[in-house]
Amino acid sequence: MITFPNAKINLGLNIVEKRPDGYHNLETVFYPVPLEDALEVNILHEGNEKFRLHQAGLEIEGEVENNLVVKAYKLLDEKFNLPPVDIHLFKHIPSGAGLGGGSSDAAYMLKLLNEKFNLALTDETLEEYAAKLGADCAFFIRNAPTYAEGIGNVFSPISLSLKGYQIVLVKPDIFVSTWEAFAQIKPHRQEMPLKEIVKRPVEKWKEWMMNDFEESVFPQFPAIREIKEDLYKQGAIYASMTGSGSSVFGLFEPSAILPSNTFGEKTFIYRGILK
Ligand SMILES: C[C@@](CO)(OP(=O)(O)O)[C@H](O)COP(=O)(O)OP(=O)(O)OC[C@H]1O[C@@H](n2ccc(N)nc2=O)[C@H](O)[C@@H]1O
Ligand SMILES: Nc1ncnc2c1ncn2[C@@H]1O[C@H](COP(=O)(O)OP(=O)(O)O)[C@@H](O)[C@H]1O
Repeated sequence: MITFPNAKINLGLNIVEKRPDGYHNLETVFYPVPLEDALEVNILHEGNEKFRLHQAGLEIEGEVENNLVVKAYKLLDEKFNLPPVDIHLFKHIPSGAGLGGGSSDAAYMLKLLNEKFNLALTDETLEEYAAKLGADCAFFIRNAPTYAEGIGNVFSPISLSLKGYQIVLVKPDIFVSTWEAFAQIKPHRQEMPLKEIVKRPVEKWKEWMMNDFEESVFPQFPAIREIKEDLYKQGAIYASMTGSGSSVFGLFEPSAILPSNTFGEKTFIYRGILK
């Protein structure tokens, strides 16, 4: 069985308070982006391991045991004693980029195992499992534009469609630690609630829709700010860093001619159309 975990962007990201458990409550809108990994799982008929992981495409640091697709398998295996599996993961989504790639792989692994082994788990149950694997994993279970609060796993519906808009995603060769990015944040509430901002035309978002991480990440990495400014110069109607970075996205009108520049070597660029 094969599935294609997609990335996400954050439309607005307000860190509103620090929680007793050290995490932060935030407000954001998650929006899926059709930049995808590939994940294939088959039953392992040889050897005595519970799983094998074959990985290709972009490099991921860390041990196999810490790969989020393995963590997702182990989470369900503990409860359902699953058959041994042979996992093939092709990474196309840059890791640690604010795009939720690892979180998406984990959530899609849960959905794939649920279907492959007829576990009959509901979306709500799958979201609970996903939240154990990462703060932005649960979003990928339903994988639809949604307003998120809490640590990023308390959802409420929004009527927002960017279908047809073009997106340019630029990920410079810069690593931003999510942990450090949160540690440097001064939590505060935005003047205008994000739920109100997203109801306005996209052309109006620039003056109101903020990613709070920009304030601490841009001074450390001016190159990320420059990418955002370049995207505006090249006609983006809205541009922002996504998540805790380092990726920056620009939204362009459906009819716009997208910029073709490369933003420097070792930079990952994706151009696509939102659904
Ligand atoms: C910042 C966000 C916004 O969408 O996106 P990314 O930058 O990862 O894409 C997410 O909240 C990231 O979620 P995720 O990447 O799953 O974070 P986790 O692995 O769960 O947590 C990494 C670290 O970030 C901090 N963290 C994460 C989420 C949160 N709501 N509060 C936090 O303080 C914690 O210090 C935690 O140890
Ligand atoms: N399948 C995976 N894909 C990407 N990163 C993974 C995966 N499994 C574990 N990781 C780890 O998760 C972190 C990146 O998670 P990811 O969701 O890609 O970050 P972000 O949400 O910032 O884009 C890195 O520390 C990486 O080593």
